[in-house]
Amino acid sequence: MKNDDVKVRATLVTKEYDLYKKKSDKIKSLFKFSHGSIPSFWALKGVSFEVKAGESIGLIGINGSGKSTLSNIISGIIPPTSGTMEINGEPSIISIGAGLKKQLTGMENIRLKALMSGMTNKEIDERIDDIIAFADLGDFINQPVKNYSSGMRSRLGFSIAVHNDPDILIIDEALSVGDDTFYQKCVDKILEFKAEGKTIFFVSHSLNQVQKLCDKTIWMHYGDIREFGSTEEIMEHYKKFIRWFKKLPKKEQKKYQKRQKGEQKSFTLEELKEQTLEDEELQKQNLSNKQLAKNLERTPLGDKMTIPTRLLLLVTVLATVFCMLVSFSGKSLTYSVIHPTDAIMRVFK
Ligand SMILES: Nc1ncnc2c1ncn2[C@@H]1O[C@H](COP(=O)(O)OP(=O)(O)OP(=O)(O)O)[C@@H](O)[C@H]1O
Repeated sequence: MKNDDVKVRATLVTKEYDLYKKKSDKIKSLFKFSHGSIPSFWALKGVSFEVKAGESIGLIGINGSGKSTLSNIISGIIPPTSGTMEINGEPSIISIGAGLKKQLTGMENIRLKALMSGMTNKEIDERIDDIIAFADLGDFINQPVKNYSSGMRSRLGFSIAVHNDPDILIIDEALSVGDDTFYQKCVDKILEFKAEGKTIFFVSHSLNQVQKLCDKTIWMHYGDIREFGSTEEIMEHYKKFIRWFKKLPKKEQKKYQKRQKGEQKSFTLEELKEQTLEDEELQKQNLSNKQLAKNLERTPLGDKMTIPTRLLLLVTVLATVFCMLVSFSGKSLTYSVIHPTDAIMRVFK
């Protein structure tokens, strides 16, 4: 990253989800070389922003606007389809129960997460009492997480995440399920993190909570950043939008939602390229043509398999089926490789 002060920089980040009708369509798609027939949905349509050390950012927006998708990409849980998410530091996400193994007890989850984050057993032993005390789950700490209420999961998740000492803390609706005492404890911890210069993303439908905790706010709207600025200013605009929307007749509301969702379905990377070339804000970032082209390509680490991977999968499946047929035919593998039709025909005779 160019500027050391920048902790998170998103450049033209998109996320495409395939809208499979049946589970079998998903399996079939693994063998297809073109995605043409599968309808897709763009949960993010080219999101760009910069966040500096010590900033706490609220993420607001109506249901389905892309808040969780964005926070999952920041925390590295899912890859973007295209664009880059540069992270300068260690992110840790807290969402209700995310990353907790339901079959394991609270205690086992603490150890597992700590080991996964690179802590040694000695370091875990030193810190485990604090984590347990913060979660304040009593005897439930030795019960499987599947028996926990959503509030209890949130307590455990929050406690593990804050004791991991992350540089970037992402809180996705985790505070909405806790009781008042736990909520206050979390708020104190968040303010402590802020004072230490850590970066915080706070996803919430509670505008009061965002107002209390965040200096700046991103307003997500149908896969785009509609506005990014001081919390006070954005809140005012967002509340105005909500009032406007609620006043619309039901039929008009449906029409508005349908049009926006329709744009998320018909969106293409080509369209993003055209918009980007006209976008003055992005031009200010001085992206070279090469950087721009890279950000508009699908990332190789995206969750869709590349053509070579698909080919490899296809060859592996065909080879497995062939080996099974050979074993049923009673012929040797060498014979079957030389006379494949003969060996296969024997199975069906
Ligand atoms: N795995 C998926 N497959 C298909 N569509 C998905 C998938 N995950 C999310 N979406 C869609 O992407 C859009 C953004 O979802 P996301 O969960 O990021 O929204 P959100 O703003 O966090 O919503 P909420 O406020 O309801 O939590 C939604 O329309 C959602 O239906």
